[in-house]
Amino acid sequence: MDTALLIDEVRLTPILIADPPLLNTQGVHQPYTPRLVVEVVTRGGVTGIGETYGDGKYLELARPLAAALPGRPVSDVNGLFALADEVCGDSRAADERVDAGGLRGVQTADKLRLSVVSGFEVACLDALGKAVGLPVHALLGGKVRDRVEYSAYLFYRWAEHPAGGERDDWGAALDPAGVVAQARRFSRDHGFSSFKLKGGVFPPDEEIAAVRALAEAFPGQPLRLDPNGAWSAETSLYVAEQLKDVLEYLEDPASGTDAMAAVSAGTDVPLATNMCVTTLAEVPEAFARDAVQVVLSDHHYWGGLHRTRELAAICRLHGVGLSMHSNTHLGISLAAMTHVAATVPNLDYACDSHYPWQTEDVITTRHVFEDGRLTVPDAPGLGVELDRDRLAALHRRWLDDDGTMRERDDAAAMRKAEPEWRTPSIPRW
Ligand SMILES: O=C([O-])C(=O)C[C@H](O)[C@@H](O)C(=O)[O-]
Ligand SMILES: [Mg+2]
Repeated sequence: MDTALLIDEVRLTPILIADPPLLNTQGVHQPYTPRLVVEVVTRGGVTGIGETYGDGKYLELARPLAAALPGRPVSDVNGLFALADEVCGDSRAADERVDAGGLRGVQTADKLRLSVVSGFEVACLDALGKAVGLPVHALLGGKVRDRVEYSAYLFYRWAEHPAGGERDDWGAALDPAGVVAQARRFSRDHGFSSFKLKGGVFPPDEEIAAVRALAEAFPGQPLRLDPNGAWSAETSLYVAEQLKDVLEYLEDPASGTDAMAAVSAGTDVPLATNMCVTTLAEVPEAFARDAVQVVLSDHHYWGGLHRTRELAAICRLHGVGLSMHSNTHLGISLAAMTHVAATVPNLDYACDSHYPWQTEDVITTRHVFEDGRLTVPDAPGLGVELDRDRLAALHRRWLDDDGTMRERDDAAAMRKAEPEWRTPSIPRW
């Protein structure tokens, strides 16, 4: 073993990044949201970077893993899982419920640990790639496409946060005209040609009207609607019937395998998910019952880039489509998504990305979408560089926070505008 490839040091930097007032069925995004930047430094002096969720329960698991890594080869990414099992222990915060954000499916101790491991896996792959002079996609077996397509991620939103936060010039989008105006700007600025609307915010007929308005504005272009499981099976079937001629897929209309299977049995509109199938344990039943036709992988909670490729193989075997889910994320995670997406032959749909909503980043050069696509980097590692000044500034914001922003809580953010707001029970409609 080349000792230059041994890990010398691991740095964890929690940060808070600005997030606009985007609405979902749970509430609204906070003005700032936590992320964690992982740096892995080798004895040879190469630094690799990764990114994952930054709430306290993730940090709690990341710290012992970071402490256990020095002395291990940066190339041993498969060993990260056993190491995490050994040193992280069970997270007290994890249980089998839908998570606090309520948007990402079950929250098991395993899934939490995998989300942490993913940040380290990406950092190790970045360091390894830089050390041997290969892009991450080459370490994953090589790219099968030069560009990766993303879709516009449309949100109902307010013009500004009710209390504090950064301002932007998007204005409010609370009706079909507002949604179409947002889509036009996404299309003009980034060239996106497929559109996903985050639903579950307004009564279904209003959201049906918004999707209809999109279909009129962008005839024939792929459209998706995602209420994060907020509807009953009956409501889901009603929406599917109303929009069957324009939807590419309906994403998590209802919550849980039973309800999704019932919806799937009653419509030809494909159902996609980043809530019903988010762990390997959920795959057999959901696939056997044909509850979902498209899985939105997320390399964070599936445990990194190699595990994403394993999920892709499982989907390929079962004839289930594959796309990618996104949460509020920065350029490191977008680079990681792009590398793994480039290597997956059966990536059947444009991937989600929140990136255009994120005005702050920790990389020196922002990613630029052209025709809704990112060119797959061929530079060593991820092909992005850390901007240490920005990282320090965003970490300073995290340090200065009194604790309210360090845990993402969309319902708490909503209470700033509606003090009586409680996380709606599901099904909401
Ligand atoms: O279902 C999804 O696509 C997501 O979970 C993405 C995000 O969490 C989105 O819902 C949000 O940030 O409000
Ligand atoms: Mg979703």
